[in-house]
Amino acid sequence: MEPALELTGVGKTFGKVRALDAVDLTVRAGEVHCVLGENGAGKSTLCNLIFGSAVLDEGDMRLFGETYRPRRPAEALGLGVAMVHQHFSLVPTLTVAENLLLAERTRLRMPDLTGRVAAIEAEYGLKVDLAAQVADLPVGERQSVEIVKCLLRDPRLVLLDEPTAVLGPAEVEALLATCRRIADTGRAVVLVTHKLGEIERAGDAATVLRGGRVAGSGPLADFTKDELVELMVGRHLADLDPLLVAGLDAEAAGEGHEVHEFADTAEDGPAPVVSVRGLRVRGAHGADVLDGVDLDLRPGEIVGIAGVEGNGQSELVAVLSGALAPDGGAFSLDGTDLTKAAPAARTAAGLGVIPEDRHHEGCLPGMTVAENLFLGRLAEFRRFGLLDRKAMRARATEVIAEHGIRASGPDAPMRTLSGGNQQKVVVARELALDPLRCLIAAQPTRGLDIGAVDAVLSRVRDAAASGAAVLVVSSELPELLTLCDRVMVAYRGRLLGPVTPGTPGARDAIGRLMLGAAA
Ligand SMILES: Nc1ncnc2c1ncn2[C@@H]1O[C@H](COP(=O)(O)OP(=O)(O)OP(=O)(O)O)[C@@H](O)[C@H]1O
Repeated sequence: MEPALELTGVGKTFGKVRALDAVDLTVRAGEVHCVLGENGAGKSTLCNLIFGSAVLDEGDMRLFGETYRPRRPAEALGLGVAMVHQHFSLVPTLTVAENLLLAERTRLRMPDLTGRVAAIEAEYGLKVDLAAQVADLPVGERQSVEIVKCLLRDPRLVLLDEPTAVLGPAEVEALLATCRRIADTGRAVVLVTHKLGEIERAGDAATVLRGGRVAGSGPLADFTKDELVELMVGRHLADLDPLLVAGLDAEAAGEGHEVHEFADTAEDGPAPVVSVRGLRVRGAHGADVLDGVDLDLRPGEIVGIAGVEGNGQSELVAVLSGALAPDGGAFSLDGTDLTKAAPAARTAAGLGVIPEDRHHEGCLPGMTVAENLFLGRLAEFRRFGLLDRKAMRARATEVIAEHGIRASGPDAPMRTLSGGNQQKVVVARELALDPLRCLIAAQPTRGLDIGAVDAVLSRVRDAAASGAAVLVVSSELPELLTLCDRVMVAYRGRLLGPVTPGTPGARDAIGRLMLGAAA
């Protein structure tokens, strides 16, 4: 197939950061070309240059043989390049139809829209409800709307920047199948992902970036999984958590996993650190999104919550972190009722929270990395009433190195960090809480490269080993099976289970509970 996109010697610098350096890339029509690389490797920057959201400093791009140098997305769209971003760009208060009609360069009217969307649904197996309000849609359906929006522009090249990060397993499968179908129509697809399993299932070719340079590129058949991991993060599969690696391609994750015994009843085991009783949250349409949740977390215990998105798990984290007031029930930590406590009081009580939405809740993008690392704990650096910025910077520099955070330094504004590196800052901050009595981690490894996932899993284990109670909410089943002592399943606002990882059929049992069946 002819080259759809050719990049030669492309470079991009932001201040002191060389984000891309001498990048050559060829993407052919009809192929799904995966772009891989560790956090901060330059993947999003590459997509942004191709989509015209950023302009390259040097090098050349050609699109279907023609010189290509978009200065803004509208130009890229006009030339047949469309992008599905890491974060949704839909207006939640509008309907799906309104969002699609608003989309730039589709120039559609309602009667035409219905026909075009029906044709796209038939061709790609995507389903969207034009009358639904976007705010009411689960993430998987929002993603479908984003892709329909992209296809309505009839693109020749489709860029997808980590589109699967927020999706559950079934939705990921559907998205990968859609990518395949798009490529099969002769279009070119660039897919950014961290997940090796996805690459194998959907990709034809891969380019690995490392520190802004191409570390390897070619047909996927030319690489083993181990070679890809080495090119991406400079480590071998054998050096990573074996259960995590098993979860990459086998159903075996969790088998052979050493589970700590925690007695089911409070009388037999250590007293719970966290006690949740009858938590209730009423949803917008009157139904309970949390329907009387009870949960105990004991010191040193790691409890997982699995479930299809939208079954109350996000609300549970929001209530425990103080972002949402419950309509009933109570939550206590070390015997202190925190149900109505402000977030600062929860932090002071030893509650660490890694929120699901790091952009809105986890960090302050306008502040520096150092300030974000010590958010809520700046008092530790006060000397005679003044903030000792030198001491704060020095400590931040140590944390940046310990956690492998890729930033130009402690004074770098948070918004200039890559998505995965912002997540590392949030994780580092919450794990450093002293005392850390309970850690609530929602999707803690979302957007992280495989090396960073491995590091976070071992840090969470260390926190539990030091006596913290840990609650992990994750859509990554292998991660839960690897990490947890027991896994509960959120279903229609209740917690079902528990399932003990390591026992035969644990994965199937969780799957059944996710559909609401009895364990
Ligand atoms: N606007 C900006 N200002 C300063 N530095 C930036 C800016 N945008 C990106 N960078 C830097 O460029 C480098 C590449 O970032 P990029 O977002 O492309 O990485 P990535 O491979 O997409 O990472 P991730 O997997 O974490 O999403 C990073 O070091 C990042 O901090």
